[in-house]
Amino acid sequence: MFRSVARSAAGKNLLRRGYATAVPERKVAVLGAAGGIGQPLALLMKLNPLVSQLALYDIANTPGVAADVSHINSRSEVAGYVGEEQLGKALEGCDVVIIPAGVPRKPGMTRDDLFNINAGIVKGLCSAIAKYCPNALVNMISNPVNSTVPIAAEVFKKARTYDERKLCGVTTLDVVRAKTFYAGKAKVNVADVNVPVVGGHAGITILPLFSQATPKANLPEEDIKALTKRTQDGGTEVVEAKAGKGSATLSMAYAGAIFADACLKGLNGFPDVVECSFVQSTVTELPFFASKVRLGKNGVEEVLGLGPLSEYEKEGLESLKPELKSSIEKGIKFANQS
Ligand SMILES: NC(=O)c1ccc[n+]([C@@H]2O[C@H](COP(=O)([O-])OP(=O)(O)OC[C@H]3O[C@@H](n4cnc5c(N)ncnc54)[C@H](O)[C@@H]3O)[C@@H](O)[C@H]2O)c1
Ligand SMILES: O=C(O)C[C@H](O)C(=O)O
Repeated sequence: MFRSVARSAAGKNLLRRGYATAVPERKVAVLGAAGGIGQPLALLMKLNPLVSQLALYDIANTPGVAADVSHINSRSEVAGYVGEEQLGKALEGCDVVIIPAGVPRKPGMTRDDLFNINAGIVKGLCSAIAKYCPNALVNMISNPVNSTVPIAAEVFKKARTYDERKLCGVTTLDVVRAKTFYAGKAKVNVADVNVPVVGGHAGITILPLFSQATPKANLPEEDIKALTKRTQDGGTEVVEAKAGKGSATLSMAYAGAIFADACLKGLNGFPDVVECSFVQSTVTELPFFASKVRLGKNGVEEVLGLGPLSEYEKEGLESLKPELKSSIEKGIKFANQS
């Protein structure tokens, strides 16, 4: 549904900022909107001019978050929804659904330790998505992403609504970290940096491809290894620094907002929107894999290949496969047995 906003104040603002003259109406929901990620993500999505309706859903505390965010001077109308009985209303008509619902890690835990709680949460939310907005593009943030994305796929398959182009695991934070760490080491402006990160979103399954990083810096092998390890351990670095008070929330909200913006741009027909994401894939023998994807009017229009890898990256790719395979299988099994 397109609405010409060119003559309105909001429309003039959009034109000044280089957006198209006709901006489609787009409804975005954040599920888990009152949480550590959900709140700053709600703020960032409220600031996004491509959003016309913002639905903030959680099992508690969303009325306050929604009232607060709704006073901000931007295009979207904001509504808060609380409790399962309001989930359907939150989801109806959604174009993009972002899911940061679930428990975060504490020091000493792996992302897989969150499986027992988060798998059930994600399964319930995805069943509701299948019912109320089966065509929405789902951005899965809840951990363990390597398992929650396969769970979502199985739920959608069972509901006969599965479209692999509409399900994305959000791995943008790995890219955000790789860029920052590379820029620091290479002494270049982070705004100019690009680093693809492939594989999955946990420990060694996170594989940054620094051999493809731009601008080229010809860093020595020890630096590349240290940067790779720091990117793989980036989440743990934050979990330990927060010392029991959760995991990355602000950088994740930033990363989630970048990915959701890319999805919206793709849906609206912007050309050449490419981000890394954990999606259904044939890039390797694994059924899900993170790599660069092209986002378009139907979601993931194209899953891009890995490009040339260094010997070190080739080894990393082989080493990550068993863990990633077992996390994917764990998700599929859970979705089908319960
Ligand atoms: N993909 C990534 O890169 C990435 C990065 C950081 C965190 N995470 C993950 O995101 C998740 C959320 O992290 P957080 O720090 O915001 O946690 P948090 O505990 O601060 O917030 C989670 C929110 O989810 C809500 N919630 C729980 N069950 C729900 C349900 N059934 N429906 C709707 N909402 C529900 C809670 O009420 C809470 O407000 C965790 O699983 C964390 O591991 C992923
Ligand atoms: O590390 C975590 O548990 C949260 C998230 O996956 C991250 O990478 O920050």
